[in-house]
Amino acid sequence: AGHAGACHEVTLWARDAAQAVQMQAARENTRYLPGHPFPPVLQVSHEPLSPDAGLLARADLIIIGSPMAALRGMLAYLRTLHVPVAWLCKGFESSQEPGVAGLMGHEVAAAVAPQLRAGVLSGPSFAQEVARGQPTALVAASEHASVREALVAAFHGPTLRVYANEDIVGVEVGGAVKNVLAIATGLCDGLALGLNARAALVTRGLAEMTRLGLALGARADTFMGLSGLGDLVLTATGDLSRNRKVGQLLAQGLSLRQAVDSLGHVAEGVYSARTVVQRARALGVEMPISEGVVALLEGRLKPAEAVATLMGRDPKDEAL
Ligand SMILES: NC(=O)C1=CN([C@@H]2O[C@H](COP(=O)(O)OP(=O)(O)OC[C@H]3O[C@@H](n4cnc5c(N)ncnc54)[C@H](O)[C@@H]3O)[C@@H](O)[C@H]2O)C=CC1
Ligand SMILES: O=C(CO)COP(=O)(O)O
Repeated sequence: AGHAGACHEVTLWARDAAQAVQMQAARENTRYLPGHPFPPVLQVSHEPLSPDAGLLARADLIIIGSPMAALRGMLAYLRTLHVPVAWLCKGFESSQEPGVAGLMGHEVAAAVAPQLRAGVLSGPSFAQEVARGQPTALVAASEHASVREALVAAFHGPTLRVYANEDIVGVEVGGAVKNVLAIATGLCDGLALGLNARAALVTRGLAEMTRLGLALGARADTFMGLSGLGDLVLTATGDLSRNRKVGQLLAQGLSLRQAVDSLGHVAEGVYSARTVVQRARALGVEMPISEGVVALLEGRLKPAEAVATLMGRDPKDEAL
């Protein structure tokens, strides 16, 4: 993006040439975000990416809006760039190597593009509401002050408040784990277990998210912030959530494949859940709700059995 007066010049790059042509002609992303016409300054491109020329060489800020599974590949293209880069992905990469746990976005960046000044833009933000200009608050997290500042400068505006946070570990743990927990609350609501049960899941979910975050080096207060409590409440209770929808569909008796196929969009919790639990186990962190979601997704427990397993745990202190 470059700046044209108060307006940013933005180019939306798509890997799929046919879709890029279609979006440029329709002036709308009819496949993924229908009903939201592009502003006049937005251009669409599908040119081959090169760090030395064209789009990437002209950009002064790059935002990756892909699923987590595509982040590694996208960062590899960008590794020699000097401009700030941020991703919107919320998840843990699911590792292809047996026994090796997947990584968070900033860990992927450290592995494939260690020179990059990188960060994440996260927090409670259903895309449709952001596109409609409804009030939204986000968090820009990076260990680099220049990246946090670039994100605030680019995105903070009358309908979008962007807070800065140095704690990228906490912000990424929040963004990943809330998706797993939203599958749990979707299941809870799909089974009509009641509002008490949902509040219990959100609260105890926040406790397990925080435990994992602290063990990974995050700050506790990040989990009281937008990418912790904020995004958890939104995704666990908001019917625009695809992760919540997966839980609701599983409660109706659909298979995981049927549930995922019916969405037409990524539900990151499905791909992150096992990694979240693997990393928690490796650190000796208890995550019973996430464990239940994994057992459900892997078909080891039926929905009612997952609930009985959670409720049947021994009594314990509420404190972390
Ligand atoms: N939709 C939402 O409200 C929000 C989504 N996010 C996060 O943003 C990420 C993307 O989500 P959505 O855009 O909603 O998913 P989506 O499923 O609606 O769209 C995914 C987009 O990524 C593209 N894509 C898929 N594989 C790719 C690859 N290998 N390389 C490049 N592009 C690829 C697809 O063509 C499509 O344009 C996820 O991690 C999600 O958690 C974050 C905040 C809000
Ligand atoms: O991250 C989101 C809102 O902040 C979107 O959640 P879903 O991916 O569950 O739709």
